[in-house]
Amino acid sequence: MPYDDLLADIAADMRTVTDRGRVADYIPSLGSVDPARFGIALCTADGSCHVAGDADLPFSIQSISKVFALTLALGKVGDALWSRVGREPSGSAFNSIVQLEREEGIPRNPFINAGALVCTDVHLAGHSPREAIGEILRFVRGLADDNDIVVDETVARSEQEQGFRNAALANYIRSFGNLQQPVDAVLGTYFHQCAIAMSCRQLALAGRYLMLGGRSPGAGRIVTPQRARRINAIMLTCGHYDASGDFAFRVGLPGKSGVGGGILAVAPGRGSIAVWSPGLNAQGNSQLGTLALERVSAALGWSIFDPVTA
Ligand SMILES: NC(=O)CC[C@H](N)C(=O)O
Repeated sequence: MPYDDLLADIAADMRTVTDRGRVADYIPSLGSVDPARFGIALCTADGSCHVAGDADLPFSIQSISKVFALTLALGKVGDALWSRVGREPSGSAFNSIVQLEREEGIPRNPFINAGALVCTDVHLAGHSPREAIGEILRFVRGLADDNDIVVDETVARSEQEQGFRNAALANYIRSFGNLQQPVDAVLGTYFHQCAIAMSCRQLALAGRYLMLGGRSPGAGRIVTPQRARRINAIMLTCGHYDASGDFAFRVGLPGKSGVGGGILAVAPGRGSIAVWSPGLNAQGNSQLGTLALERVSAALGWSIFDPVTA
């Protein structure tokens, strides 16, 4: 089936689903997003891009930014990053603190909040928060070939006002010596990266380097093939927190979710797919987004656990 028809079919079906999950409401600007929204975009390896539904409406990418922050942190310190953050699934909620005490301030992986704060700390070294935020914004703009991507300052401010749990995580990690920059600077940068607003189209374009062995069609070589493979591996095992196993079971693709309701999924060598539907399941991942990706990967035979076809 042609991609456009497949996406249009899925978007039409998603419109009729009544159990859409719960929109994140820990800050008003997320809580007020219409749960009826649904968008999907798919960029293929041969350079075409297909969309359906609200694919051009920007939303808060939230934890999907952790993929870009990890890429930048690895670019800065390389594999030395792995002495400060692990690469095992946590089996815990995205904002959990429990493992940090037993594991002496080394977060389980870069895709839970604790691990992302360490990546932000690495990325921040030698920069002011403003410069670091500018760098991540330039990075995603280059990947998506789109200079209109911005930080939603209202979301960033509310994250800061309500960021007690993240402040606790950052201070706790700092107490083990695993943050080197001032805690407030790390938090400010982290809140701004979470508050980047992107559409499904922009996100699918930005994710192309992960399906193309580290090379972005617009921005050139971003990471080596080995690093792209490893980032994909961590997305598969850790990208959906304590639902990462379920996502691998149902969708079978590396993916990273955010509480804004977005998911970026990567079919290596085949496609970069972004979906958005603001209602979340119990683990804080987009309910319809997961369902839609399940449909895409089944229809196209793109699960990485499918037999390789020509
Ligand atoms: N899962 C998420 O998207 C979490 C991001 C959110 N800004 C937080 O730090 O709590």
